[in-house]
Amino acid sequence: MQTLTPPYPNPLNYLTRARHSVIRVAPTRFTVKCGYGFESASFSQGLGASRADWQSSCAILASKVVSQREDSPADGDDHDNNVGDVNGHNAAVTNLNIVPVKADGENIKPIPPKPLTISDLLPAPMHGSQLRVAYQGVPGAYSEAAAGKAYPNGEAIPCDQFEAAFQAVELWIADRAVLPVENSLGGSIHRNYDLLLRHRLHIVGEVQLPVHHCLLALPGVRKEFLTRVISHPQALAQCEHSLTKLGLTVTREAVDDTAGAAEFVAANDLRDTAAIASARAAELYGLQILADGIQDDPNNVTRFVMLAREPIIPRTDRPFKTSIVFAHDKGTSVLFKVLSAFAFRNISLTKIESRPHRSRPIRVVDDESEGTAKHFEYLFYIDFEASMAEVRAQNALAEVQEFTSFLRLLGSYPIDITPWTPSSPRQN
Ligand SMILES: O=C(O)C(=O)C[C@]1(C(=O)O)C=C[C@@H](O)C=C1
Repeated sequence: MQTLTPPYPNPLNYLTRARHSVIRVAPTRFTVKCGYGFESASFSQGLGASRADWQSSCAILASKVVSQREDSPADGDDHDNNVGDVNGHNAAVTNLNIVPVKADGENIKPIPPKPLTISDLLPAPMHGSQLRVAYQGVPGAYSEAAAGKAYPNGEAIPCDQFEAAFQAVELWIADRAVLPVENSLGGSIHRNYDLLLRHRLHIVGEVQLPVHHCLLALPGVRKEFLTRVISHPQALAQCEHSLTKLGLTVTREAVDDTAGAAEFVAANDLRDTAAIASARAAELYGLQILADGIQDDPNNVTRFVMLAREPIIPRTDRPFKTSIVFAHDKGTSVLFKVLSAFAFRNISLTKIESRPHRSRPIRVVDDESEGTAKHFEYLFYIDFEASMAEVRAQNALAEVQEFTSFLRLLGSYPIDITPWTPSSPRQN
């Protein structure tokens, strides 16, 4: 497994990652190519001994990887021109008439493209029968549990950041990624919305995971000893009121993931610090549960999306959801018109999220009598309850396209309808 080693500003990153085989994100955003279809990674810092691992990973992957573009349509680029390589063929750039010429004018023998084989055309490889599923965090994280729910027979692959999980799939180190997008108490995980746009993966499913938080400390530590509680920012937000109700006068500190927080407390023998994490994390890192079920609401659910390199074929024999992102075009009442396209067809929206349009964040509107107004520009993410196999969904999107300067289908996938029971709070 490759290991990239950026310098970690937070010591927790370094400490926790040392113990696990965790995929790390490259320190700068990069395009990787080794051999055909692959550029060399741009490493600006902190590479050290892991460079050799990384290069050999590249070499192994070189014959398989579909090259990844760094920019997104939101960054002003048209990704539809980004045609990947298959067995050395690149539909966008291959010109069979060109005979390569050396600098001194002498012809070099052209390398004929290899014929496609059946295996080049198969969907994502199955390594044995196990799908490799990337998630953010370390063992014991809720994301690991979500990966297990989504792919019960999969092999969970920990990644230190969300971006590393995206890259792991793009570079064929993993076959799927399972990443959180929203929580019923904490709200949206904006980072993953932004990354969905910057990367070219497809949403192929969703899982909803009841999140049951515990307050964890070293054995023998009592609540009165605590001066600090550490956890993932979402977990801290989901337990805000409970922490106050427990009568704790503690500072809250955000770290990369809940299980990493538990591991940090254990690894550093911290007797004044508790972690908010799962009961499984307590077990894995040898901590005691000081309080159980400390989420502010028993119906605390996080929704995760399953990502793959290829989309799935939408169906109509079970409930489907479709996710899109768009930027509106010039004109008035554009958002209203877009939403009407769904309302007229009786299609329910389950989620709407807006994010800054980073390549065009401001629109300046000059009005002679009233002066110059600066309007913020947004990218809108919408989830709606219909499958792209349905004509009404296809028509709705055709209409939406008329009012938008950019529209991307992120995925059409089965809705998670598995039953679940809310957990009830209990304290030790
Ligand atoms: O830190 C973890 O355990 C995670 O899996 C991350 C995460 C999140 O990003 O929202 C997942 C579920 C919970 O909502 C809290 C944290």
